[in-house]
Amino acid sequence: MAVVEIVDVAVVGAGAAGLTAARSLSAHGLRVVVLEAGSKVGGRVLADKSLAPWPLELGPEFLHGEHHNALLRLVADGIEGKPEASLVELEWPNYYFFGKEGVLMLAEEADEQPDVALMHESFEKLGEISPATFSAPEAEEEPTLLQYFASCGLSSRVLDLADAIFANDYGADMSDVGLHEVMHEQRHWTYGEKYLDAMESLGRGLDVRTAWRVQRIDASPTGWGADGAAVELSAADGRVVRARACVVTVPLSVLQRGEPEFRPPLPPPQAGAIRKLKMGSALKVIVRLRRRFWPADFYDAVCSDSFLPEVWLSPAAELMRPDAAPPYTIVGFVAGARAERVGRLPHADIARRMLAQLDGMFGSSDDPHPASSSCDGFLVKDWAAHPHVHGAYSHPTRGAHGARPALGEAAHGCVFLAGEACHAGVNPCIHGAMETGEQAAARCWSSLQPQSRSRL
Ligand SMILES: Cc1cc2nc3c(=O)[nH]c(=O)nc-3n(C[C@H](O)[C@H](O)[C@H](O)COP(=O)(O)OP(=O)(O)OC[C@H]3O[C@@H](n4cnc5c(N)ncnc54)[C@H](O)[C@@H]3O)c2cc1C
Repeated sequence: MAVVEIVDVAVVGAGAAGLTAARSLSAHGLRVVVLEAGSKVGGRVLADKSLAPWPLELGPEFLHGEHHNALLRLVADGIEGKPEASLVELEWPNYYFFGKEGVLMLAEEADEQPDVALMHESFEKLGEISPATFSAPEAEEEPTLLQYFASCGLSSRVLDLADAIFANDYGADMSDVGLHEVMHEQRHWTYGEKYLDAMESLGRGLDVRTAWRVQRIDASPTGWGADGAAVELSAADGRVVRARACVVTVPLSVLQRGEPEFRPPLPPPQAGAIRKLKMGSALKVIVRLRRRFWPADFYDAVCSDSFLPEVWLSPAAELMRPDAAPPYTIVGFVAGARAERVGRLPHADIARRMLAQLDGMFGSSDDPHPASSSCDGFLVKDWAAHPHVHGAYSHPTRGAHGARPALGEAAHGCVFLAGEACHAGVNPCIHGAMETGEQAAARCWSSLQPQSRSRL
């Protein structure tokens, strides 16, 4: 016989969205439990502590967006044990590497070249163009970012650079990025870059159960017994939690795999949004180096026609200091379909090819293989292989405009979905995920008020 635990609200997933929702609901005095399939809080915020003397971020590293940023507020309030030095603001991109030409160039110099300038102007214009300029968002003919750039007359030389800068950051290829969601986002977000990890602070004091993978959620119109519970969450091993409502924050790719199973199934708007929206993959490779061989002002390069579209020093601020002692760590990042192809290679080959790329970028006739000759360790994090995430983040999707708010609607009056893919502003960021957690918590709280549910 299964042991049944009864709470006010069960939150599924202990990432940014789930922890935010749980904090907010706990602040109302509700009994909240967070059920997390993995072994720790943070979800996609994940650090490795084995390769270097400092933690290396395997997921997010940058804080995007300075306005109304819940994460920035959390950081400003102070995170225990987090050195202030890691909160630095850096212009991005810093360098470009034109792979075909074998040229490494400061971004501010390259940006003055007419074709690179046209690329930036065309992207910036996207925030000003009326969506009506293009075909209906629902239509299969919705233009992709690649088609838009080609229509702006971008040279083939900068098309791959645009792919490395914009699409790789979105977590997809340009041919897979829908224009309407990009335009929508351009009108809603501004960007800044800062480094952080605040999830442990967010989870402090909450009742989080790790290794608790929710397999099924039953929503009952009449409730179970006298305890007022309207949802029942079950694990494969027979554990059961009943709650008056639940907030589900598992990644889009997990929902797409049918996990958890919803009984009755989610209503058509949500089921449709889950089908429509896309989540791409991403892969990071981090190499540990015994010496410096890059210019003193280098911290990042966007690389066209190269194995990895972007490489950066991490943690940049610390490693850029003239007195920084070895080791040094450089991250390579690839997303979208390219990440899937890279992910099929043996990890040692991935590291070898990244080192060859760094040799091409920074080598000289005196020192042709600076990276290959000074590497003494590496790691690869392939997000497609993460057992509870199965991908990186959702990306602006062709024909999916409007699907995100639909995904965040309430289902059956007691199931509330949140998580980065629900954010109408599109950006798949930590603070976007936090905002969806806040919204879901507000809806959940209001549904629990006596006037909303007379039977409770
Ligand atoms: C490589 C990479 C780089 C990124 N870079 C940035 C960046 O620089 N800046 C930025 O702001 N964002 C970045 N992001 C995106 C950011 O990490 C996400 O938008 C955000 O962390 C998502 O939070 P979430 O709460 O929606 O989902 P998650 O963090 O994925 O949380 C969902 C949780 O649900 C759990 N779960 C899954 N299935 C179940 C189940 N059946 N039962 C119980 N629990 C379950 C998962 O284990 C997970 O902990 C990056 C992401 C990746 C992968």
